[in-house]
Order: sequence, then C-alpha cells, then structure tokens
Amino acid sequence: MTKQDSIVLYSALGRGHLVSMVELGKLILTHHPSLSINIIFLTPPPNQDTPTSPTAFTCDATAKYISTVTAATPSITFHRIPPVSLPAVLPPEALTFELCRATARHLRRILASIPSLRAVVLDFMNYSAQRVTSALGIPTYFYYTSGASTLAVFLHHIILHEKTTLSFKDLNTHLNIPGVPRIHTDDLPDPVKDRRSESYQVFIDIATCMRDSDGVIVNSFNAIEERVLEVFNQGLMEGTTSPPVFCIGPVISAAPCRKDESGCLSWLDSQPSQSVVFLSFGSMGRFSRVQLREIAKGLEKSEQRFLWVIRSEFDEGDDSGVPPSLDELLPEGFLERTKEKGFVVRDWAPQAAILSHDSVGGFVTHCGWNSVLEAVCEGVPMVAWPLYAEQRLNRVVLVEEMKVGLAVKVGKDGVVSSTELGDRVRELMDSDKGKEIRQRIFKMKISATEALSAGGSSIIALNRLVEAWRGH
Ligand SMILES: O=c1ccn([C@@H]2O[C@H](COP(=O)(O)OP(=O)(O)O[C@H]3O[C@H](CO)[C@@H](O)[C@H](O)[C@H]3O)[C@@H](O)[C@H]2O)c(=O)[nH]1
Repeated sequence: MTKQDSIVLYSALGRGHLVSMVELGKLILTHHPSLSINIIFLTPPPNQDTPTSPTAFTCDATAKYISTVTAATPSITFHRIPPVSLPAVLPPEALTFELCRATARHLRRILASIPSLRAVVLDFMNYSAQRVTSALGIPTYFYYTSGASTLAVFLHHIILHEKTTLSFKDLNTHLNIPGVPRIHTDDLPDPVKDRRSESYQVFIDIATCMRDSDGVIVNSFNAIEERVLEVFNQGLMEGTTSPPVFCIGPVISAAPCRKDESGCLSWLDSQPSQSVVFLSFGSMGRFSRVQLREIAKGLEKSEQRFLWVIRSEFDEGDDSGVPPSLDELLPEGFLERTKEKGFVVRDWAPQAAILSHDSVGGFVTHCGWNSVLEAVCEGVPMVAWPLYAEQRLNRVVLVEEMKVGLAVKVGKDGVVSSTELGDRVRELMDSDKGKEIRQRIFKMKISATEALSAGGSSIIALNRLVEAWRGH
C-alpha cells in the first residue's frame, strides 16, 4: 500500500466502543505504520445524553480523550458525525441502532471525503451502515468486540431461525454448535429469545450482515478459543458459509488509567501478594439493595480481603440527584467491621491497573469480554457472574472451554446468596481447584503475550487482514 492508503473504523455510540476502535487502530498502526487510520464516531443526540452517569462519555470527555489520542498517535484522524435529534428517548442499544440509521447521509459524506479508502470496519452495532458502504462499493468488515465462540453462536442463529418456528425461550434445549461448548437456550442473550420481538429481528439482521461481509475481526486469540477458530478457519460452520475471521487480540488498553482518586491503588500497595479479590461489574452492572447486602455478607463469610466497586444506585422515583450512601445500602456495621480487610469504591475504579496489581488474586466479574481479556492478560482467575447481553455465553466459554473461572449459581428468586458467593470466593482464593485455575490462567497470560509478538497467531491474522485490504 502507499502512504496514503486509508482504512475507516466506524465506532458505535459510547465510551467502550470508541476506546475499542482506538485500540484496534493503534494495533494496526503499530504493525502497519504506512496506513492512515480514520475513526468515525457518533455523537449522542442532544436530548438523550446523560452526563451525570459515571459511564457516560460526554462531549467534553470525548473531546479530551480524542485530543490525547491525537497527540500520541497523529496517524489517527477522527471524524465526528454531527448530533441529530431523534424523535423519542430510547434505551442504549436501540439508540445506537437508530442513530446510525439517522446519520447515514453524514457517513456517506465523510466516506466520500477520505482519499484512497481501502476498507471500512464497522462496529457490529453499526451494522446498518453496510447499506452505505455497499452502495459506495467499499469493502466492508466488522469488528466483533466479544469472543469467537459467541460469534459462532451469533452466526448459528441464522440457521436455527430457519430450522424452527419456535422462540428460544420456549425451546428449553441445548445447542450443539461446532467448536463451542454445549449452550443451553436459557443462556442466550435476552434480546434474541423471543422471535416476535423487534430486537430478535435486529440480531438476525446483524448476523446476516456479518456473515455476508468481507470479514469479521475478533478481539480474541488462538490459545483461548482454539477449537472454534479451527472450525472457522476450516470453513466448517455447519449449514452456512462463514465469513473470513481474523482473530487479532487481545486488544486491551496498553496504557491503563492509573488515576487513583479513591485511593484504592495505594490501599492495594499495603496488602499481601495475591490476597485480594476484586469485584467489578462493567459499565452497567447494577444490583438491587437485597443483592448488594447478600454480596456484603458473602464477602464477610469468605474471610478474604476484597476491593469492591459499587455503582451509585438511585431508588425508583428518586430524582433528588443524591444517591443513597454506602451506609444505607450495605448491612449495618459492614464498613466498620471490614475496614482492615476491605475497600469499597463508588462508581468507577481503574480496573485494568487494579487487575495488574500484585495484591489482586481473584476477580468476581460480570463476564464482559473486555474484563475477561484484561483478567487473562494479567493471569487473574475469575468467579463468573454474568448479568446481561452475551455474558452468560461468556461464562460458559470461560468456565467450560478456557477453564479459568468458577460459576456462581443464581437462586430461584434471581439472587445470588451470601453463602454461594462466599463459598465460590473462598474456593477461588483458597483451594486446590483455585490453584489449578490460577496455574491455567497464568499459562494463558503468557500465550496472550506470544499471540501479539512477532510471528504470533494474532499478528499473522492481522497481516492476513492487511493483505486482504491490499488486494481490494
Ligand atoms: O469500574 C470500572 C468498570 C469498568 N471499567 C472498564 O470498563 C471496561 C468494561 O468492559 P466490559 O468488561 O467488556 O464490560 P461492558 O462495558 O459491560 O461491555 C459491553 O461490551 C462487551 C464487549 O462487547 C460485552 O462483552 C459486554 O457484555 C457488554 O456489556 C473494561 O475495560 C474495564 O476495565 C473500569 O475501568 N472501571
């Protein structure tokens, strides 16, 4: 390729999506510096931004983030899709789908302005942009920010859709998908369970767009999902053609945030090696008051040291703007009783830096894929407690395929009891099984580094991808 050859990465709405695309852009540039990377990103509609949320990426925060990236990596150029108003206030997923559709003309204009454009990589949430790229004749790839096994389930969905007229919620069966552990239909993401729902059709559309694309880039690596990658590489996806899959991960931030506003990193400095279990549930993990109390009691029962991130919960109908205090949310005297052993952080903690700290020996996670990869890259074993999206599938992958985590059982009332959590945490931190898991994930940590080294599986896949771009 010549110096001017350009690639577009089109990020979906939200902090996690933009950061993922930037990290992907940086990885491409590290190995192929002659490319010019353009990142297109969406702006929240003026009437739907929620700047008070700890996870919201406000316009100011986005601008600051972009100027930091641009200063460090000038070969990345950012293009902002201007804000447009949508007729209704929508939940986060529907918002990104709608916004992408409503701004198609801006995308077309931006794409037309980029010289020597070789390919566009769409965040899978921006699937509707494929209409624009196809109309312009631009080769289109997808970036799938979860693992290869869940991608296989996603693509398999198209076959199942044709095989049955029932909804998954009524099937109560196991799915046998090549290269993937047996999946129970209850473990599928909620939006795909009811075939009469709008979201079901959206996910079929996304899967179809990915299947028919020029390729899917996956944030994973060979050593953790070998079986399913073999299925993809040999073209053995039963009953359907599969797109070329490029497993180029783990793509996680090379320079994690070390800002220690809460003091939790200094607290970790004073704890013994591998003695602390870290509990964090991603950008949207929220719990009822009942569940928070069970977690607290479980941590006390486990007798382990802990660092726990708790979101500011607002009670329904409370628009005071002041969230309940930790004393209100947690069992009486909990903070006082555990002050030698535990540290509670409100809202947001520097997770990647915490996982890399020597004092951390276990991680209770909601199984968001970035959290899983961050834990693997630091060799931290997990207790898997999925909450929503494809996280129940990730639990199956990490417990049954990778064998680097223990699953918590959810009670019939939807609550994980203090005894269950306490037992799993103690098992992870202080048992022979926990030791085995620790040894296994430590090996994966080494494989992760190897995958991204010269000649490693992910670098080979990345080079194959760039060659494909060169061939267009
Ligand atoms: O207090 C916190 C909480 C999170 N994080 C970071 O935020 C990211 C969270 O990402 P992830 O673990 O993937 O969770 P979600 O934000 O919930 O991710 C969404 O996107 C993922 C990738 O597609 C999916 O796997 C999840 O199911 C979906 O919820 C990670 O980098 C964490 O290090 C922090 O730094 N501090």
